[in-house]
Amino acid sequence: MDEEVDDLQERIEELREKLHYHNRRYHVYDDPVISDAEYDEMMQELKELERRHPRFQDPNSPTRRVGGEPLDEFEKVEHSQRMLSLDNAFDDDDLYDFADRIERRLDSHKIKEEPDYVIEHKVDGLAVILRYRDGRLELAATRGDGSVGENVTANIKTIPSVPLRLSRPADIEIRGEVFMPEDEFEEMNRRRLEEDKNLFANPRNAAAGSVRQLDPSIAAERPLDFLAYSLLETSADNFDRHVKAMEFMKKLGFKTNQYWRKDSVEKAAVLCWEWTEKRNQLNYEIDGMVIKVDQLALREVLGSTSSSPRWAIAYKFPAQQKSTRVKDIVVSVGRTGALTPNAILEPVDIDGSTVSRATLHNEDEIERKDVRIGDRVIIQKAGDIIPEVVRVIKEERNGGEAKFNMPECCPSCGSEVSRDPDEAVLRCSNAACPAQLRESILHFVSREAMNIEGIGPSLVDRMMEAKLVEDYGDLYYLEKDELIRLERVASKSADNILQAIKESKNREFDRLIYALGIRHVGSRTAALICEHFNSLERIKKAGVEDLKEIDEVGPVIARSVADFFEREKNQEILQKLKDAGLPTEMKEQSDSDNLEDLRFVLTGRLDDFTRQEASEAIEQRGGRVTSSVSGRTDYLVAGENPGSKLDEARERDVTVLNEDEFLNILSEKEGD
Ligand SMILES: NC(=O)c1ccc[n+]([C@@H]2O[C@H](COP(=O)([O-])OP(=O)(O)OC[C@H]3O[C@@H](n4cnc5c(N)ncnc54)[C@H](O)[C@@H]3O)[C@@H](O)[C@H]2O)c1
Ligand SMILES: [Zn+2]
Repeated sequence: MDEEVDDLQERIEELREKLHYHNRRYHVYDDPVISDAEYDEMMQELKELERRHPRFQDPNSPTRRVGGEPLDEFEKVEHSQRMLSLDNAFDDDDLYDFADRIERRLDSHKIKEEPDYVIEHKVDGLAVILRYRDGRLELAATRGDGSVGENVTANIKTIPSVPLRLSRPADIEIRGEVFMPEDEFEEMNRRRLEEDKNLFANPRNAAAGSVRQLDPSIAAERPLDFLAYSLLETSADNFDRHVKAMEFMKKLGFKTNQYWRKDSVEKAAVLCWEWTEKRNQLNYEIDGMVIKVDQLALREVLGSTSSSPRWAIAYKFPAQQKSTRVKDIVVSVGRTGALTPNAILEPVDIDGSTVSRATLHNEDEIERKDVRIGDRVIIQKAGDIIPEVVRVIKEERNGGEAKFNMPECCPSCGSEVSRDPDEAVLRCSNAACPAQLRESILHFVSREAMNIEGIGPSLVDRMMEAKLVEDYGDLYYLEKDELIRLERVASKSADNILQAIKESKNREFDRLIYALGIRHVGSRTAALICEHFNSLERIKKAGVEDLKEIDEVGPVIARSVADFFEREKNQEILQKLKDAGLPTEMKEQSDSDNLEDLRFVLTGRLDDFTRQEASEAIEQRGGRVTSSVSGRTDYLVAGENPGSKLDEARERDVTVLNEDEFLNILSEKEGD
C-alpha cells in the first residue's frame, strides 16, 4: 500500500518536473523540445491524478499555473486583469461536459438565460495585450505568468496590422494573437537556410521568438501579423455580447478573424470536426478552436479558476498522422555522445510540410515498437517538433523487412560505444569524437546558450572540415581571412559572424556554464551552480560532495559536473575561453547586500514605490524578486488590492509584509 503511495507521489512529481521544464522551453525560451500533443497528454495525466488524489494538490503545480515567468531582460508589466490560459477539450464529450458545467453553474445562480456559444479559430501564435490611451497605442505586453508580462511595445509597433492610432480616441485594452502567416514563414526559413541561420521549428515559435527580442529592428524584419480576439470591459463601452465587442474592435481599426460562428454546443462539435479536416487550407496555423460564451453578463457569473475562465474552452486538434515506409534507419551522434536512431522515410506531406525523417529515440524504443527497415509505419507530427514513429502497420509486412541492430562502434569516429546499465541510451566514449564536437559547438552557439547568430549546422561543418575550429573555444580565435576562404562566406557575413562572436563575450556567466554542454546541466541547474560557487575557479575545484550541497543537484548531476571539469581536454578549452575574455565569475553584487539570498514576491500597489523601484531596492541589497510564490519565497510584500498571491503566501506560511514593514526591513537590515 505504502509502496503504491510512493509510486503515485513519484509519478506526480515526475510529471510536474517535466511539465515545468517544458513550460519554460515553450513559454520562456520559445524553443520546445516535445510536441504539444505529448505535452497535453502529460498534463491530462497529472490533472487526473490530482483530481483523484486531492491530498497531493499543490498551488504551484503546473496544472494551476499560466505560461512562464517573464524574462528579466524585459521591463515587467503588471496586467490590469490576469491573463489566463484556456481549459482543453479533446473530443465531443469534453465539449458537452463543458456546456453541462456551465448550465449547472448558471442554474445554481438561478439564471434562466441560455448561453450562446461563439466558435472561433484558435490561431497558434503568441498572446499579447495592447493598451490604448486617447486612441494611441501606449503599451504592448506578453502574458508572462498571467499576472506579470513583458513590455514588448517597441516590437509590436513594427507589426503593420497593429494600429498605432485608432479611429476614435478610446481608452481601451484589447487582447489578440501575434502570428506568422504560413507562406511568409516558409519563405523566411528558406532565406535563413541560405544565410546559415538556425531554422525556426514552426510559425508559432517564430512569431513568439520575434516578439520577444530586445532589438525591435529584428521584429521589424519578420513577417508578423495580428488578430484581435477580445476587448476588455471598460467603463466607456456597454456591450452585452462578445460579438458586438468584436465588431466594435473592427471599427476601431483592428484586424479580427473573419471566421466565427454563433451557435449551439452541438454545432460547435461539428465545426471542430470540420476544421480538423480543413485546417490545412488556411494560410495560418490553428491548433484548435475556441468556444466561448457570448453573453458578457453570463461570463461574469461563471468567473474563472486559478488558470482559466469557466466560460471558454479550447478544443485541441488531434496530432496529425500519416503512414509511410521506412527506407532506412541511420544513427546520429549527439553532443553528449548519445546515439539516436532515426527512420529515413519515403517523404510524406503532413500539415503542409514534407517529412522525410522521424526519430526512433533509442534502442529500447525500436525494440518496443518493433520497427524494421521496409516497414510501413504511422508517423505523427504534432505541434510540429520532431516527427516520430507511432507504430508499425504489421498487417502490411511481407517478410522482406530487416531488423535493425544498433552499431557497436560510433558511426562518426569508430570508437567503442557503451550503455549505462540504467539508461536506454548508447554512447560514444571518445571525447574527441567529431560528431560530438560538432553538436557541442551547435549547443554552445544556440539561442538559450551564447546566442551567436549566423553560426548554423552547415557553417560548423565547413569550419570543422577546414580545421578552423575543433571545439567551441576556437570560435573566439577565428580570423576574417580564414572565414572568407570558406565556401559561401562573403566579406560582409564574415564581419557579422565575428561581431556576433565578439558580442557573446558579454553574456552572463551562468549562460556560459550552460553553454559548456555538461551532461544533465540545463540552464536552470547552471544558474544554481553559478549562484552557489560564484566563479569558474570555485566550480572547477568543487567535488561531488560540494556540488551535492546545492538544492536540486543530486548525485548524477554532481558526478557529471565534476567529471567534466576533471577532463584535461575540457580544461584546455576553458583556458581558451578564459584567455579570450569570457566571464569567469558572477557579476559583482552591490556593497549593501543585507537582503542577500532572500526571495521576495510583490503583489498589490505600494504608495511609495512603483513595482520597478521596489524590485530595484530589493535587488540592490542582494535580494531576489520572483514573480510567483513558492516554497522558497521568504517574503511577500503586499500592497493595496493584493491578488491571489496573498492567499498562496498564507497557504505556504510565507511571511507577509505590508508597506511599512517592507520599508523597515529595507532600512533595518541596512543598519546591521
Ligand atoms: N510543446 C511543449 O513543450 C509545450 C509546453 C508548454 C505548452 N505547450 C502548449 O501550450 C498550451 C498551453 O498554452 P496556453 O496557456 O497558451 O493555452 P492554450 O494555448 O491552450 O490557450 C490559450 C491561448 O490561446 C490563444 N488564442 C488563439 N486564438 C484565440 C481566440 N480566438 N480566443 C482566445 N484565445 C485564443 C491565446 O494566445 C491564449 O493565450 C498547451 O496546451 C500546449 O499545447 C506546449
Ligand atoms: Zn564518436
